[in-house]
This record gives sequence, C-alpha cells and structure tokens, in this order.
Amino acid sequence: MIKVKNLYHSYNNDENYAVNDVNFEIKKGEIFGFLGPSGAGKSTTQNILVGLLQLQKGEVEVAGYDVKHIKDKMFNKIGMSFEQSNVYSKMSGIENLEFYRKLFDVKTRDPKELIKLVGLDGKENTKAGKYSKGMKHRLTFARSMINNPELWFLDEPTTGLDPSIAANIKDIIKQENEKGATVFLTTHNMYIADELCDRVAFIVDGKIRLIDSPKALKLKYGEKLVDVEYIKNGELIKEQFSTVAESEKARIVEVINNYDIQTMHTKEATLEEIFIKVTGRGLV
Ligand SMILES: Nc1ncnc2c1ncn2[C@@H]1O[C@H](COP(=O)(O)OP(=O)(O)OP(=O)(O)O)[C@@H](O)[C@H]1O
Repeated sequence: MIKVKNLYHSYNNDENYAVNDVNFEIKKGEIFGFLGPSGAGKSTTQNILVGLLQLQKGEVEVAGYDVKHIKDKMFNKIGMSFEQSNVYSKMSGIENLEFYRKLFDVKTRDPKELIKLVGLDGKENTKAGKYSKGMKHRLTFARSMINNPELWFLDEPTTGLDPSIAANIKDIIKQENEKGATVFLTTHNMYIADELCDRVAFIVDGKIRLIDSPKALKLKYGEKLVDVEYIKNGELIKEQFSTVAESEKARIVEVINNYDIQTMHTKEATLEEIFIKVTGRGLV
C-alpha cells in the first residue's frame, strides 16, 4: 500500500535533512505506527506521502501511485485526519461533510452516519466555528472517512480528547481496519500505538531506527520477571522471580501451591521504555 525508498527531505535544500534516508513498506490491511519525538520528521514524511510537500529525493509509492506524479485519483483512495483541524467555521458540522463529499468521484458515506459515529449528533447543525477543539478534531476525523479510504492517514487521532471519546475513536480505527482500511498512524503516544499497531517504526532525527511489531519488541526487550504478592503467616510478602531461571520457576510454583496469592504481574517492557532503550531519546 505504501513503499518508501531512500527518502530524503531538506527544507533549506542543504545537507541538513529533516528526513534522512527513510525506508519502509506498509502492506494492505496493516496499522503502521510512525513514532517519534517532536521534530523527528514524522509530519515531513507524512506530508510527502500525501502530496502536501513535494518529493525531493527518493522513491515513494502510495496506493499504487508514484507521488512524483500525483494524480487526482489518488485522493479518492486516501483519507487524512491531521492534528490541525481545518474545518470551515462558517459551515455547520453536517454542511462541512456535505461540502467535502462533493470533492470525490467515488461513493461516499452518509454524513449523518459519520456525525453519529463520532458522537457529534445533536451538534450537527451548529457552526463548526463554535465547536470546541475536541469537537473540531472529531469532525476532521469523520471527514477523513467520507470516501471510505483504502489508506487512512491519521495524525495524533486521540490527542486532546477525553478518555471515553478517545476510546471511541480507537474503536472506530479498529473497525475500519477490520473492514480493510490500511492505516498510517503518526503519534508520540506509545499507548495508542501499542494498542492499535501491527508494526511500529521508531523515528529520531529524520532516521528510522527500528521497525517491528509491538509484541516482538516486548519479547526482545522485556525483562522476563514476575512480581508476586502473597500472604505468609498473616503478612503481605512481595517477591520478584525470574521466569527463565529453573530454580525460580520452581519457587513460583511453590508459592502458588502454598500461599494465598494477592497479585501477580509479569514485568513487560512498555513501548516507551523500549523506545528510550533503542534510541536513547524520550518521546517528547
Ligand atoms: N516548514 C519548515 N521549514 C523549516 N524546517 C521545518 C519545517 N517543518 C519542519 N521543519 C523541521 O524539520 C524537522 C522535522 O520536523 P517534523 O515537523 O517533520 O517533525 P515531527 O516529528 O512531525 O514533529 P511533531 O511531533 O512536533 O509534529 C524539525 O527539525 C523541524 O524543525
């Protein structure tokens, strides 16, 4: 669905690259997370992919189109929901969607259905200029789905939303993906990436440091430990065991068989910890 080969971009046309020899491929049906701190080169890469920035150097294919020669038809296949909500403030929510759907020459979705899906029903006739930041964000998100995109670019789709609305947005992303949409997700948020992505790329200083599935990364970088709390002689005991060392494995079984277990947790590395370990950088 996306092929990127030896991609470079310099804003000043010098050797100071915002994107520096980036390579990756995204298969149909994948949710691919592009993760990195501020200034890493995420937006620059994404903007080249969707034609907002001109390709300077490298090869980029998006939904079967070479972005060197972008055809209008490519936009029938893609959807974009970026962090800066750019809705028309003098139009209502529903008018924004009705207006936008006319730009496509493929079958589009019913604006009322989309308004409901993102929880803006009851506010569909209010001018978008009167919407809160989160509501504008949801309207932009709904708008990005109007052409049933095969390839969906999402930039920080849950940032600034309250937890229940963010959970709803995550569910919609999962549902659309199950229906076949390929997702390119740009974020600093490791939790959403961990929950949604089939694979993630870590990008820092314009370079991809690693691409893998969150599960494989956790297996590779996670510590094989388990924290156990149990009651012994009326006292709460906390102990940590290795799940690899034979003697400690036997001890876990012994504790389970003989004492009242209160809590038991594996010490799985978070994506954020892995990011720091791999790149030596935090995510902000
Ligand atoms: N229009 C521009 N002109 C000059 N330099 C720019 C421009 N846009 C971005 N840059 C620089 O390019 C580099 C990559 O920026 P980019 O916006 O792609 O990062 P990002 O990972 O998307 O960051 P954020 O998470 O903050 O959006 C940064 O050093 C940034 O300062």
